[in-house]
Amino acid sequence: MSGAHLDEWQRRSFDISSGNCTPEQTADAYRAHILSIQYAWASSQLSQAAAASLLGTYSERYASVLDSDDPRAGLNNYADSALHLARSQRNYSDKWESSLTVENVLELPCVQRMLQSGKAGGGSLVAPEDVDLSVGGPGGSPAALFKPIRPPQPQAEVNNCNPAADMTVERPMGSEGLSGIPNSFSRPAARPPPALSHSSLVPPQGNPGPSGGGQKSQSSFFPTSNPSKRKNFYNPDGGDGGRGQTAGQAGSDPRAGCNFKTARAQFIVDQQKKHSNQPQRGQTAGMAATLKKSLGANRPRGTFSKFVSPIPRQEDEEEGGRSCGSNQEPQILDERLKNFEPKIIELIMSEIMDHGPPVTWDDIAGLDFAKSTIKEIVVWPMLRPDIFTGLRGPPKGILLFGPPGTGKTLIGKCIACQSGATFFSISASSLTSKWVGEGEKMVRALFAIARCHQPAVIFIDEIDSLLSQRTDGEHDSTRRIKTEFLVQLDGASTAAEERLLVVGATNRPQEIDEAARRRLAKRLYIPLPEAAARRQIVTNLMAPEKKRLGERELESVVEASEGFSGADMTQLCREAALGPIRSIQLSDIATITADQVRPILYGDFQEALKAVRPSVSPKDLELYEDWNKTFGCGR
Ligand SMILES: Nc1ncnc2c1ncn2[C@@H]1O[C@H](COP(=O)(O)OP(=O)(O)OP(=O)(O)O)[C@@H](O)[C@H]1O
Ligand SMILES: [Mg+2]
Repeated sequence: MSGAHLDEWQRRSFDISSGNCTPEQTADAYRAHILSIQYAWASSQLSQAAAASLLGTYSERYASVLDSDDPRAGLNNYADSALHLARSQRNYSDKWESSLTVENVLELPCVQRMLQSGKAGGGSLVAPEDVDLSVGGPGGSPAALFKPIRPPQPQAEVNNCNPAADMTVERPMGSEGLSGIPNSFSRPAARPPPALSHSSLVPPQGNPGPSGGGQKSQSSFFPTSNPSKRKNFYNPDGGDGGRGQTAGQAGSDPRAGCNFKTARAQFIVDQQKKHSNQPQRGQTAGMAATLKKSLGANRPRGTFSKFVSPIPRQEDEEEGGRSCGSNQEPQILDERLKNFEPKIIELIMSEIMDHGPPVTWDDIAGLDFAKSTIKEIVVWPMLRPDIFTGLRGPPKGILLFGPPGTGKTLIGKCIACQSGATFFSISASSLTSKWVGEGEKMVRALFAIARCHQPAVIFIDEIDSLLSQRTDGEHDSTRRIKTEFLVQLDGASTAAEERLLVVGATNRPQEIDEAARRRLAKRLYIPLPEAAARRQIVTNLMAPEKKRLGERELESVVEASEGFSGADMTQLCREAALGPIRSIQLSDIATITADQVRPILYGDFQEALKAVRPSVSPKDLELYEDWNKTFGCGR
């Protein structure tokens, strides 16, 4: 062979012997070997004897790869489906158990005769069509060889059978053959013989049947020795002898010759005894109603009775039946609410009553004047309404105004938690957009419900969008909502004994309608936090974090954040807290543990101060201060 061919040959041989080749690659390599040999012989590089010997060796190896059905070493996949079928545990003949086995079929007289005639005639072993397949004697029937696992007779037919006859015990057809077996195959008289086919003659693989191992010694009619299953066969109701029967019938069931009663029959008898003193419309119907676990069937129903929902409603469960059907519709407890649609009342109760996380006065940094005023107006009068009467009576409306992010909404949340009053939190958008056309109804209902739940606080965030100055061009519905609000606010302030407070918050106080401004009598300026408040915000926010920040450094941060709002301070701290994370190498971020993250340092604040700027400009601040001087109630 030429050098190139030899190199190629060596490479393929190495591949084959390396063990890393797939069967396909191995087969390819052998095929290439064979071609090389043929080529070498054809080009007279190999003698015929050497070529023949080599071809023999490699053809054999190639064939072994092709023929092997071992998936790791062979390619014999074309036989997969056939092999699968052959090994398959399930096929149609599974439904029938054959008494024939490879051993005993040869001993069948008919087969013997066939064999005899075949030998004598020297012909084929194929049975003639009229061959007698009788088993064990002349009275046998081919059908007797096949036993249904679940005979499909109707119950009545089976009940007519003589149980004694059906229970004929069949001797197993074991290895001892048929010689000692009498006519023991039995089948129900009324059952037609199943069709005999060649395929059904083949014993199913993996399912040797009772005769396969000679292990079963019971009636071939029953596939199981379990008596309860036998009973089920006779009684497909699953032991339910009482279906459609009265207890009396169940009791007099002739099949129940013994004292045995099903649990159901016993239950019916018990129920009958229990209700024997009560008048019954009809025993059968009465019992059915008692037993039926159907949707609300156990409740009395008349032609005009209300439909009872089968699914228990949440309120039903909570009330535990206490209400006895009184909660078919949302209950309106107060006469004053009877004119409002239940839907609106439900909406207000579920959406506007506030259930936020708790906020305490200490969570609000600074703003001492605003806090003490609110305590004076809201908290104490709620606690001691007897003292805060007459001229000391609290105002009915408060307006919190100031630059954005200074804690107005936070104060609203704090009032909700600390005042002990029923708190309704409403934003203007929920009135104007969500319930278009129903806005004024909502406003009326809101105040009516609040009056029913006194003491109550109605907090209106961003009140400027609801009570902005009325203009000619605005939409009619918006105008009607505003008017309704003003009317209600007036109503709230006239009835002296009512403990109802409206708290509005805005960062655009100059846009509020003058009529609304008058009604929100106490107007409190919520300014930017002073140095002490800023320090408190940083201290509070940093408390749970890992940090290294000295007093002097903290002081520097506070000084540098002059003009920041509370929200800006929060943003500054968040930015600084990200500093240690940013100092981690990108490659370490996935593996570093929380303990290994370095503490927050002053340097992080310095960096953060470059990124976070105050959100309120000095010009804006002037506007607020001017408005405060003009309309504010602060000192
Ligand atoms: N005085 C404060 N004390 C502590 N945190 C504050 C304070 N003021 C603002 N904050 C922080 O700023 C966030 C925003 O505050 P809030 O929503 O109350 O501002 P706002 O005055 O309602 O602003 P806007 O006018 O834009 O609605 C708060 O959640 C809180 O984290
Ligand atoms: Mg707010």
